[in-house]
This record gives sequence, structure tokens and C-alpha cells, in this order.
Amino acid sequence: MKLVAENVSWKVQGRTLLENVSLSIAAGETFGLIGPNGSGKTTLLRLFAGLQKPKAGRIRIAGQDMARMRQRDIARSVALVEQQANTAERISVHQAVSLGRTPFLSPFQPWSEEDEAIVSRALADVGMQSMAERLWHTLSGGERQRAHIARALAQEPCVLLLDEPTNHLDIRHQLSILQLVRQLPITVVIALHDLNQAMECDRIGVIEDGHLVDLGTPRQVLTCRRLRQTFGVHADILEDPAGPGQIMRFRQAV
Ligand SMILES: Nc1ncnc2c1ncn2[C@@H]1O[C@H](COP(=O)(O)OP(=O)(O)OP(=O)(O)O)[C@@H](O)[C@H]1O
Repeated sequence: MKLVAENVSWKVQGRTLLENVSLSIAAGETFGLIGPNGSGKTTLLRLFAGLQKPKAGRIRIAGQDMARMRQRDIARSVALVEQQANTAERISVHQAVSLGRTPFLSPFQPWSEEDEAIVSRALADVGMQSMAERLWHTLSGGERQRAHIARALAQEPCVLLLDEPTNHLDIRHQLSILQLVRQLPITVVIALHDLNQAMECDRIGVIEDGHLVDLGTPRQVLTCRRLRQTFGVHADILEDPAGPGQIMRFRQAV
């Protein structure tokens, strides 16, 4: 599903956190959002998830104005994995992931074998089948993060929004989650701090102080000039000897 922000602004307590952001993300695209701490990435993801309504402008999903959609219909299309999501402590991993099916259940459509199969597949996708019966409070930070991603996958969304999904993960799970996400035939928007990981996205948007200041392919956007301007670092950009990509190494700008 195509996801569009049209001149979107968001303010809180008189402070503008996003201003006039316009962005069109194609169906099936993996789109990276990068920017310094506090620049507005999470705020934009929450607007895309319909958790907050823009103070000005519009978010459209598959052409529909999100402000006019019912919350349940949004939840059937869009899944968000937040940075610090809370989950009731006393539930099992399986129960937590099953919550992803909630938007599809009703008295006329109770829990079915198909729901069970979707939950099992989501657990398998993040390598957590063997932990399905573990209680939430016994999980490590990275295991919780993988379970949150499984809950989002169980929603079978058309748009998946991920806020720094790899920040608690060991390197093997970072790579497997990113590979999984890239292979999904859905629209993915992913806020990332690791710029080498951002290189793997189809396109990248740079948010700086609530403004979208750059947009393009990783090669177009991740230039020495941009990295100095936005992050205040010096970057060495090297051709990857193992493939067609590039590798970045950073130093403090003097
Ligand atoms: N409810 C709120 N009230 C006041 N300020 C807020 C609120 N929510 C966010 N902010 C502020 O808005 C700015 C943008 O926050 P946001 O979480 O979108 O940044 P971010 O780019 O995701 O940052 P990070 O990389 O640190 O996760 C920050 O300065 C933050 O402190």
C-alpha cells in the first residue's frame, strides 16, 4: 500500500516537532528514516500509524485520508513496532504475539486455526518458536524486541513501521530481522541509527529538526557532505569489497 504524507505538521505544547513534511512511499518499498536524536522520526512514525493526527496536512494510505478511517481499519493495515513498547508482564510470548490478530477477531470471527498458523509463522520468522510459552517478564531486551516484531508480523500488515527495531539485537539477529523485513512484499518504514544498515533500504529520508531535508537512494543521500551537515561527523565512504554496496566509517569532525 502506498503511504503518503502531505504537508504534515505536528506540534505539542507550542513546540513544532514536524513541519510541512511531504513524502510518498511506494507500495512494497523499504524506506529508511534517519536523523539525529530528537529530530522527529518517532513522531512521524506515530502519525503514519494513526496514533496521532497531524495538526496540519494529511496522511494517506492507499489514497485514503487516515483521519477519516476507523482505528480498527487502520490496525488491519498498519503495524507499528515502537522503541519502548510496554506489554503486560504476566502473559506468555505466544499470548503477546496473538494480540496481533485482535483487529481481525469478532464474535462472528473467533480465533481460528488460521490465526494460530499465522502466529506460529510470525514466531518462526523471528526465531522464537521455542520461547512461545515463556512469560514476558523472563525475556531479555532483545528477545522482547523480537517478540514485538512477531506481534507486528502476526497482524499481517500492508504497512510495517519499525522504530529502531535492531537496537537491542545481537549482530546475527540484526541481520536476520533486516533481511526478513526487506523480503516482505509490503511497505516498510524503518527508523534507523545504523547508517550502514540504512544503506540496505530502497530509499532514505533525512529528518533534521522536524524537517525532511533530504530524500533519495542511499547513494544519493549518504554523502560525506550530508553526514557532516546532519550528524556533524566525518565519513569515509568505501566500496564494499564483498559486493556492490558501500561501507561507511565515521570519525569526529574537527
Ligand atoms: N509528547 C511530547 N511532548 C513534548 N515533547 C515531545 C513529545 N514527544 C516528543 N517530543 C520531543 O520531540 C522531539 C522529537 O522526538 P522524536 O521521538 O520524534 O525524535 P526521534 O528522531 O525519534 O529521536 P531518537 O532518535 O532519539 O529516537 C524530541 O525533542 C522530543 O523530546
